[in-house]
Amino acid sequence: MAKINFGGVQETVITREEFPLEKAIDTLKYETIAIIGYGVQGPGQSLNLRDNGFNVIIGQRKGGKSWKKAIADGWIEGETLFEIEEACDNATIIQYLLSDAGQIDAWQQVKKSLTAGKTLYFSHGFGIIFNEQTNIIPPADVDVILVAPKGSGTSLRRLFLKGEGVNSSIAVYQNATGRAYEKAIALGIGVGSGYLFETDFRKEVYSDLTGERGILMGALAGMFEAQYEVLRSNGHSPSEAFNETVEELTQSLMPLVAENGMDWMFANTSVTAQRGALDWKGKFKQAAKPIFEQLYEEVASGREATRVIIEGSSPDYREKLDVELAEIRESELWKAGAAVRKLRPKL
Ligand SMILES: NC(=O)c1ccc[n+]([C@@H]2O[C@H](COP(=O)([O-])OP(=O)(O)OC[C@H]3O[C@@H](n4cnc5c(N)ncnc54)[C@H](O)[C@@H]3O)[C@@H](O)[C@H]2O)c1
Ligand SMILES: CC(C)(O)[C@@H](O)C(=O)O
Ligand SMILES: [Mg+2]
Ligand SMILES: [Mg+2]
Repeated sequence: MAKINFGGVQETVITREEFPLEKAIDTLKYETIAIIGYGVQGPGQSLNLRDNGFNVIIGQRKGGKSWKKAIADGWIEGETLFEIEEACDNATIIQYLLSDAGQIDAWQQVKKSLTAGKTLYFSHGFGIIFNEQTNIIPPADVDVILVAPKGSGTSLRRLFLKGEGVNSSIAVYQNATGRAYEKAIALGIGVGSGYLFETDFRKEVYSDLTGERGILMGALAGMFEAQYEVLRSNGHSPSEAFNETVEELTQSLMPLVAENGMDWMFANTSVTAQRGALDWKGKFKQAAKPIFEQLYEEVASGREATRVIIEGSSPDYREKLDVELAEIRESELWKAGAAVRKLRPKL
């Protein structure tokens, strides 16, 4: 496996050159893979696996939106689409892709079919690491592995269709057969990952929960609102406030960061912008770091997991979520965003 130097620290990365798709298919040629849950990761991972030539079936609660989506995506009831229990019985590898709270509810159904030598696969360390709260304790004679794409299931599918990929973290929690590691790599390649980064279940879940609550989603959304509101309260128009807060970030500056790093983006802005940004960066870091420390502590203590489980298992969770998302969508900031998005020049 490749040893790559990340800013002075050597880490192991598995590349598609070392473990090509043909080797992944050969590794899993006797396996039936059941994707349990057809929400966001389920479609991305299962469709990529199917297109890559693996033997895949779906297990999903019958009748709802996800079931209908599976049928629309070409899965056939009774052949490749089953209720959760039947799919688990038919499979040798169970990819447990229900929502993290849903995994608690369905665990007894899944556990029943985990006979010796089967593989239980997660895309997040949540159920296992917080097992004092989830009660997800797999039998000792099954392999327990993780492939966690570091991106949305939607991006996993979109990039796969473009011939690109998302990078994934991989880990082994239990190696009952002696083949858990190679199965994790083969599935990582099979679901359409680019490079595979080694981690363990605990590190994956702590970093993932911190990242999505922090800079990837929570902090970002909060910072957008804070700056937008200050600009608006000082008399700037919605379009000006939105352009200066979101549009320029996503369309112009972040692509430069993605391409060649922060200093490259700075190097492509004015001296005025550079000077001001470098001076203000320290103040923002000072203000934000204690919040990130508090966030990490909430994650590591398990309290964040408790909140997710309680909220996520409430019967009206989806309705309440829809209300919260509608509030964001209907806010002036994001209505301005919808109008600005229509004005992206395509020359
Ligand atoms: N969403 C992502 O892009 C993403 C990215 C990386 C990792 N993950 C991880 O992948 C896993 C799946 O996440 P997701 O976002 O795709 O899930 P999701 O929230 O979209 O839910 C998936 C499915 O779970 C089913 N479900 C929910 N509660 C259930 C219950 N009580 N009984 C039976 N079925 C139930 C729903 O029908 C839905 O189709 C999680 O562990 C998550 O942390 C997700
Ligand atoms: C896509 C994310 C945010 O990276 C994932 O962690 C999730 O939970 O959906
Ligand atoms: Mg996550
Ligand atoms: Mg994530």
